[in-house]
Amino acid sequence: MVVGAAVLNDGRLLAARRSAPPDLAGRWELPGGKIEPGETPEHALVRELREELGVEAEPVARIPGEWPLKPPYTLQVWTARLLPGSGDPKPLEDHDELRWLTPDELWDVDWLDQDVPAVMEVVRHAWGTPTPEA
Ligand SMILES: Nc1nc2c([nH]c(=O)n2[C@H]2C[C@H](O)[C@@H](COP(=O)(O)OP(=O)(O)OP(=O)(O)O)O2)c(=O)[nH]1
Repeated sequence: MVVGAAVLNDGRLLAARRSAPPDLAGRWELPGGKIEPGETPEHALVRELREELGVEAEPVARIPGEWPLKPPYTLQVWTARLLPGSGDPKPLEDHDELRWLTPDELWDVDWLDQDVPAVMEVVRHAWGTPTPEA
């Protein structure tokens, strides 16, 4: 299982552009990663955000649903927020660019195909607005 974090701050969603592997590089995703044996999804989310972005964050709520990735993986998504005192996210590993997207900008980035339905659910649950173009 892969956990994706919909990090929300000030009405914006954090998107990250992958730098590897080649077939995914240049596409945008929710930061996160594979859950390790013995780990809860929430713990994996906190660990991955610390490793990949250098931030201290906490999970807020699970977005209902599960999206198929390359077998055997599936993607589950939690909303998350930065803790007080956390630094700003930086693309430390796996990513070469980050963007905080307003609802208007959400579809300006080239999300991984498999992330599009997940991002649509994030929008529905976190912002409660329809997604015009998806
Ligand atoms: N983190 C993340 N991975 C995604 C998303 N969508 C998607 O297809 N993936 C894929 C990319 C990778 O093949 C896999 C997650 O692996 P990863 O490389 O981010 O995780 P990791 O740090 O635990 O990986 P590893 O290097 O330890 O194998 O899921 C997404 O929104 N977020």
